[in-house]
Amino acid sequence: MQQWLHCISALISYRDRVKLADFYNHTLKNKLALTASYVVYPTDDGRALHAADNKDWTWDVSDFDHPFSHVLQQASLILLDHKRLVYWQQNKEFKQLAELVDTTSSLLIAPLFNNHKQIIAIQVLIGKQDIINGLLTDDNWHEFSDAFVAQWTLLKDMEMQDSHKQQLSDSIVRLKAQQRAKDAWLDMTCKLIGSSTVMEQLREQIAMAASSNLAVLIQGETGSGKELVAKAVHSLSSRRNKPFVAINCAAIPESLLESELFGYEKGAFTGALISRKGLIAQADGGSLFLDEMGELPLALQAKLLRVLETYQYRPLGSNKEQSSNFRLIAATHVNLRQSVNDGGFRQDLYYRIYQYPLLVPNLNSRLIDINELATYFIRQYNDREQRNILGLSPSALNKLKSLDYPGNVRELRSLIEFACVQTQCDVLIEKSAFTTKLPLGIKIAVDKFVTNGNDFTVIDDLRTALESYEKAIICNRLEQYNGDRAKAAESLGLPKRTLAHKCQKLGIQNR
Ligand SMILES: Nc1ncnc2c1ncn2[C@@H]1O[C@H](COP(=O)(O)OP(=O)(O)OP(=O)(O)O)[C@@H](O)[C@H]1O
Repeated sequence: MQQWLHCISALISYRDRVKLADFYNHTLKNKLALTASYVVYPTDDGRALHAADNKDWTWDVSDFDHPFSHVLQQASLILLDHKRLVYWQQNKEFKQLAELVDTTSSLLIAPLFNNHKQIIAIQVLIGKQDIINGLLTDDNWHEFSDAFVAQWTLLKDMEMQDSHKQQLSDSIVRLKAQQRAKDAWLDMTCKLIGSSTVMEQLREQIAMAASSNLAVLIQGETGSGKELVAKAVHSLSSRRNKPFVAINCAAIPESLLESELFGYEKGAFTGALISRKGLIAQADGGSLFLDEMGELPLALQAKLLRVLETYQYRPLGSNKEQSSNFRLIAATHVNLRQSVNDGGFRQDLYYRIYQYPLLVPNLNSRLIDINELATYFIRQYNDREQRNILGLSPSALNKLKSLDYPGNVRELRSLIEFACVQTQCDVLIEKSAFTTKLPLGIKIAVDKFVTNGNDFTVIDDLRTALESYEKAIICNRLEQYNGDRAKAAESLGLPKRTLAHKCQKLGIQNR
């Protein structure tokens, strides 16, 4: 008895059902000098029975060509000797079991009941006939199998609780992910304004692009909202919690662009006093947004292509390859295919970034969105300037709808902001507030030196005065060419890149 108690206390220390069954079977086999001992238990769906330590043995509970189904149905044990086993030869797996029974042995199949008289498993014992017969009245065996059933049931309950907890936490994770996706979608609809069909379609395309890891190429006219679209792709993607790193390829001199992108080691060039991480490294795990991609110099195009193929790069002055897992989002207002034909853009890079193209519609093709956009910009103006402009009068809205917008949404925005400045609080914006279009927005950017009719006595800072003068000239020229930078640059004898750089430096928004 003492020995059995020892086995029972060992048995209740098991936390894994398969190992528990293994220990139980081994103990019975050794202590009772049996040929074999198995525990057969139902699968989770209750349709089949498994042998705990032989995954190949499976019995369908609805088949009655093996004795287990009968034991389950009758809820009573079956004792089979060698002779009676000849009736159970049809089932392949059971036949393998039966082959262990010789002429002097018996096979006992006994249901194991829990406290609620439910069968939780079936005990299969093979041994010499006298031993098997003696077992039926052996209290030690009964107590040991009761302890096994209690422990088995406990572990099964714990597994079910764990599995319920897991299901619950999985569904919480799923719900949170769904909520985040909904929030990101809502955020996009709040920032990327427009209910026209083309904008609705664009939003759907953005969501699809975001769900993939493909490089995205955003094409559209200047000021049409390409950067907003790029941010939306990032925010809707699984990379949303990682950095969104943006650079305008046209606004940075060619000599600086490479070090900005790739970073550099201390001493890589004169002035590199410390090592600096490039934008490619900063975008690791997130998105790298290359605005005005069409302006990327050819030499850098080749280097970028290599990075996009391997996601490996080497900072300037370093001999070590580094890697960055970023998603490329590129934008351009130029026709890149045409640039490829003209030799200004590498064809291989074009196809590498043209994986998921998104076309942002120009404002002239969706005048229906003007009211919504105007209301949005007025609300932003009111919040920013603590004013209360009530909205647009019907005639003002009609006027806005009749205009042409080469500068797209950016142009509309300047126009609205200009009209807001001209309008009193608590009234609607009238048509007269838009006396002229772009020029007004630009003129207010010119500072006091210019508006004071070149009165040199007002100058108290030469650098600022020169910047103002430069700004006035550029704004004026942009106005003359309806925001077309290429024409403005040509007329001023400047490369387009230099003009872009100056606009960036002087804070000139209109393009
Ligand atoms: N659909 C829109 N809803 C709200 N604001 C918009 C929308 N489209 C553009 N804007 C606003 O217009 C301005 C220009 O947008 P954005 O910078 O995204 O344009 P872009 O196409 O990237 O311009 P560029 O070609 O000059 O780089 C921004 O102030 C932006 O917030």
